[in-house]
Amino acid sequence: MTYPSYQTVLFLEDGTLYHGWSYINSCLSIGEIVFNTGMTGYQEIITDPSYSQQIITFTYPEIGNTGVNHEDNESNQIHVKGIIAKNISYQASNWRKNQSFIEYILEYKIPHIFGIDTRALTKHLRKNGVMNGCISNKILDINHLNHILNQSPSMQGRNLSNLVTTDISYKANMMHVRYKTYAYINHKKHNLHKESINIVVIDFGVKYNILSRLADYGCNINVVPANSTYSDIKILNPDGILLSNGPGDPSSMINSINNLKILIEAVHIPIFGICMGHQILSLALGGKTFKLKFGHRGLNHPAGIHQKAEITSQNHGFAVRINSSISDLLAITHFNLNDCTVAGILHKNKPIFSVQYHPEASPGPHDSDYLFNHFFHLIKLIKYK
Ligand SMILES: NC(=O)CC[C@H](N)C(=O)O
Repeated sequence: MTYPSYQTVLFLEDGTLYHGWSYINSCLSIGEIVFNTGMTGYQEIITDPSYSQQIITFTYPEIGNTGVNHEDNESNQIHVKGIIAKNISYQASNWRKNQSFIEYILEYKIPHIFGIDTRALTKHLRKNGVMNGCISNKILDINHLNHILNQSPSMQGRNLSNLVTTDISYKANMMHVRYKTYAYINHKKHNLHKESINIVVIDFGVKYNILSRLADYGCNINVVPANSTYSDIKILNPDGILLSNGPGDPSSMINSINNLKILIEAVHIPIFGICMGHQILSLALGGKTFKLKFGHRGLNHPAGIHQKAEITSQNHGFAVRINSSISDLLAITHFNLNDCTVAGILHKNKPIFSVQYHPEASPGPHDSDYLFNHFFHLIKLIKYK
């Protein structure tokens, strides 16, 4: 099967221009150009709400070769603003595939450009920092694109969770929780308790696989909007609270941070933060966040402390800076071993902990899955004490 392709440009905010092709015509898409170094996981990446308003450069030279299936989406829609690839495979070869990646791109009209030297582009972003850019074959005039980019907002200061969080609270069910036909994850079903355990997930842009991992522990899961207050959460009678991943700048989420401050004071149950959840938690406890030069996005980031490391899946552009004034309250449990930024924290007096990376993996390694076990262990200790 062959598809017509159209000459397309990738134009960056700093004036850098790349030429490539696209299978869709009349396209103009603007976003923050970031890179992901994973060799796999493109389906999960493009449906992960944390990538909202970003255009993803895949450094692995060919994507699409395992097609797309019905089980690996991380939400019910495409969240990326575009895809940059060296090559997009025509052929999809995998027993789980339902369609080829090109068919999927055409069906959902996902902006993309291929034929790009993605490793050179990645070096450019590493050297100069991530920046806004656009994929276009609708407008090819560079001055015009420059004008459009000058007016596009930067990621810093943007509250994007408000765009992707749930409008109303809901109970996670089969639609959100994936029971995979392919048992490559050797996750056991954990029947921890006779009585059921209630988990409230504060949804800053939650990935389905976080809900799946919680569901494997046999708990009731209530997902609530990002700006839920203490009283919204209290009526759900939680035994534990999970703060989810999500897009945008954590420091812009003033309401969520203030609500969390009140919640932390009021409840004495375990709280577990993942990625954006980790950042919001740190801000609520008095920490600060800052924008990384080019972020951490990939499947093999080492994180650890005291000569113990785990290989982690990561996707974030901001990170936590623990200021000395709160070091009495928080302990650092993990560092990113590539650049020594904070990758995990633990509250010294309360059952509260969080990580900057993705213990739910998907895509990625399962080294960090023990954190879910730890969360439920704390819940059991407190609930049945
Ligand atoms: N995956 C996430 O939760 C990302 C958190 C935040 N948006 C960041 O880029 O740092």
